[in-house]
Amino acid sequence: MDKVVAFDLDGTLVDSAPDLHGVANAVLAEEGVAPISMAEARSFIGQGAPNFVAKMRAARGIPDSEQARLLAAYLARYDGAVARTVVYPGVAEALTALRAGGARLAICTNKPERPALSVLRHFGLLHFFNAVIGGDSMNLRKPDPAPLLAALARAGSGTRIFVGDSEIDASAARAANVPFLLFTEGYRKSPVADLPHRAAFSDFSQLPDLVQAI
Ligand SMILES: O=C(O)COP(=O)(O)O
Ligand SMILES: [Mg+2]
Repeated sequence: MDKVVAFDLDGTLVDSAPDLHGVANAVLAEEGVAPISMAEARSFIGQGAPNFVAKMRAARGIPDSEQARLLAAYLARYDGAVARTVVYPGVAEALTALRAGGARLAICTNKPERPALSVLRHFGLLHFFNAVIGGDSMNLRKPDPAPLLAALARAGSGTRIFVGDSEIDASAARAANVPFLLFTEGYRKSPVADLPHRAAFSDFSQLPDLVQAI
């Protein structure tokens, strides 16, 4: 098939918002601050852990001076927080079909690398991927195109594709000049039509044919 396909992680392969919500609220409880809602947690995901913590603080009026301390507390609880995360239906089957067709696969997530590897290992998905780039693997993260280009280059050579769920992913793909396949069931904030994309899909059974068509 000669394809190299990079995937976003949170909101694309896994629905991790319930665990990130839990981690955030454990940190806030330690501060004696009211919890955030699940909708808030979902809306804070996608630009990496430091941005999540900054938005969480802003939502509860915690000053910037507390950022480093709360980020450390958040990261300490993050790795291994997988109990409430679920893999979206059909993901393993789609990855199996893509690999069977000769595609090489990569992860390009803004999630820190350690918890990204942990969650992939926990769900038995890590073996599908030839490269994993996390939000702290380089000194740049999406929407900068550099991590996406690095993930694709590390995975191999061939026709490049990026699969993701968010505005950030669409921007990174556009900046990298890589066709973008939009999974519509993740943490996107804008209508599908507002995100530049080659094709959109709501069910992973659709993905192998969409990749084939590029
Ligand atoms: O913001 C994060 O931590 C992760 O987000 P991503 O996997 O959707 O890039
Ligand atoms: Mg995402």
